[in-house]
Amino acid sequence: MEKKNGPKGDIKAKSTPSSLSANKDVNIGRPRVRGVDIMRDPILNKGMAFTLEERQLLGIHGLLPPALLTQDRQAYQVMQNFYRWDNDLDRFIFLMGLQDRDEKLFYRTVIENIELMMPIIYTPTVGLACQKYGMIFRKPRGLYITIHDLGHVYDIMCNWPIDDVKAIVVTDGERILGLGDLGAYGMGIPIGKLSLYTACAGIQPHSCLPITIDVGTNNEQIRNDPLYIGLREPRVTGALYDQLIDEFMEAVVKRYGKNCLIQFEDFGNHNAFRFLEKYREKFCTFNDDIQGTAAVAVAGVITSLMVTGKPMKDNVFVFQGAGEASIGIAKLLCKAIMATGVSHQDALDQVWLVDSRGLIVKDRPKGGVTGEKLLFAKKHAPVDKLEDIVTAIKPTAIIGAAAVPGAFNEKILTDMGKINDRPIIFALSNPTSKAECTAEEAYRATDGRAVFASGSPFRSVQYKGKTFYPGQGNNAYIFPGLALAIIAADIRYVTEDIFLAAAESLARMVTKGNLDEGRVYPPLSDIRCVSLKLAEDIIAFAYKNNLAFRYPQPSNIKAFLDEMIYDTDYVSYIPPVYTWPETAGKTSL
Ligand SMILES: NC(=O)C1=CN([C@@H]2O[C@H](COP(=O)(O)OP(=O)(O)OC[C@H]3O[C@@H](n4cnc5c(N)ncnc54)[C@H](OP(=O)(O)O)[C@@H]3O)[C@@H](O)[C@H]2O)C=CC1
Ligand SMILES: CC(=O)C(=O)O
Ligand SMILES: [Mg+2]
Repeated sequence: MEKKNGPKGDIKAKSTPSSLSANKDVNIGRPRVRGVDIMRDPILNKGMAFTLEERQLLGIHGLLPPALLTQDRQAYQVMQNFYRWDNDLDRFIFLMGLQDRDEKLFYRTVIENIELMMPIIYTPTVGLACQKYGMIFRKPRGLYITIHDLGHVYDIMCNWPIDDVKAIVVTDGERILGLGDLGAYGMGIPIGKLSLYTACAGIQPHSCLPITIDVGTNNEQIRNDPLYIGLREPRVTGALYDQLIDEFMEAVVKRYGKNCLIQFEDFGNHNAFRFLEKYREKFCTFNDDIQGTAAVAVAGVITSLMVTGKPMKDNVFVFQGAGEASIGIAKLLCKAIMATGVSHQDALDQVWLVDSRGLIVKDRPKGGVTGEKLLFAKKHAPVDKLEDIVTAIKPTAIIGAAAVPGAFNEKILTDMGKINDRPIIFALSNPTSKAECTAEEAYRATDGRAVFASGSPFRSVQYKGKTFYPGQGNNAYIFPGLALAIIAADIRYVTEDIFLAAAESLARMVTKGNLDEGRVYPPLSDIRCVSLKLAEDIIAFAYKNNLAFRYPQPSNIKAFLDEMIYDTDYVSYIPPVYTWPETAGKTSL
């Protein structure tokens, strides 16, 4: 279906120039871009769907084959091509090509096939794409700011042709998924995350800006890659690095205002926590790996307990990993435990962390405990191996986020099955190659009793005549809806309470039917409805707690959001016809 005049909130005049060239003034029904330029502009392009009238009016008649192919037909063609490829990296390249060619068609097909395509444009395939970014690089997307641009960051931001950016996802490429330092190759992550802003939450794509901060890379293999797209230098750290990030934050505010959301993504551990503390009260920002992950995992714990039937206060959680994801989850989990009436100390006592040097205990001889980990250090004898830790602590839940593949070995999984009727096993590390265990391993070792979720998707598992549908415990269930809420309701300070509210909202959306199928999250195919409902709930929470600054407060939040979400229908470029009254122009002076 095609819109005559475009929906409200769709391509808007003036404020929505092409992503490719500045100051192209686009009016619905009468784009100022004409001729071949309109076909080359992914925001305006309609492929073969330009009508004869449009082709003549826009000066592109003859530049296209004569047939008119509606968006439906073109979507069908996309799917034919998608299935033709025999590997996911080629599918990734194909979809990126489509995004660069015809944005509306790209989002329409992704939205309609989200369960099929999310593993391509997001984890796990995006991880492989980042590792091979130089080879698959076709066309630049997003903004690159390097350490050598110190003092000029604002000027670079001004080179971005769009004036009404509302959200930025930024990485410095140091910890890309569980794949480590990929330098500028990490750009695939902000691009993928922002594609989900639109696909999952309907955020206007033109208002999203992916940014890579390139301060070099310590990954020698990448530095020596002849196709590497970034600085071939070791990472700059210390005062200069901090100065660049400070300058970047200020430049965002100067260019796009203090309400522009800045989502930190896949920074190294040592910087992620520092920046979150430094900026969280001064800028509109959150760290997805720490806070987004926390919300999705806590939601998963809440729903898992509906299956295990164990009250929150009776659970014991062991984390494999004590980094951004684990500490983020552990802290929010304590908040969730405290919400059930438990004291802070008792909540902390329920949570045990394991890092690369073993169980986190006070006075650990094998390397002390510092920073964020200290809060969780227990008075307990040191234990090195996860197997022994599970035997000693007897957790009800093990949560993996250390990017150590296979860390949940058969013994650990079997022991979890012996300790618990329904053991909770979350293998959250990404991409799939880094998962602590597979879904099948978890179900088999526990005789189908595991309550399982993973960071990257696993296919359904058949076991003893039952089909299990493992849930995807990925922050993708949180950040798109959260970002929509922040943008729509003008939330400026993203508090921890907002993340707990997000977790509770997501948990409420899980049905008994989902749980019966082995899911602790709603099916991925529902992620768009889930993200919109999540945004609605967060906005309601934010107004109630004086955290939303958009006035007047919308009386119907759902309707308010519906008005602003991205519409993938092509718009008509034929200006609406209107007539003057009979008498017009006839009045004599
Ligand atoms: N599902 C999801 O939504 C998300 C998943 N993740 C995934 O989680 C993983 C970790 O990310 P993140 O927390 O940000 O990374 P960090 O680098 O911040 O933390 C990694 C942690 O793992 C620990 N570790 C490393 N080796 C071992 C080992 N052999 N045994 C026990 N612990 C070990 C490290 O220990 P030490 O402190 O001693 O160095 C560190 O505490 C990644 O794979 C990432 O993709 C991240 C965010 C979201
Ligand atoms: C999902 C995600 O943000 C990560 O693995 O880093
Ligand atoms: Mg991440």
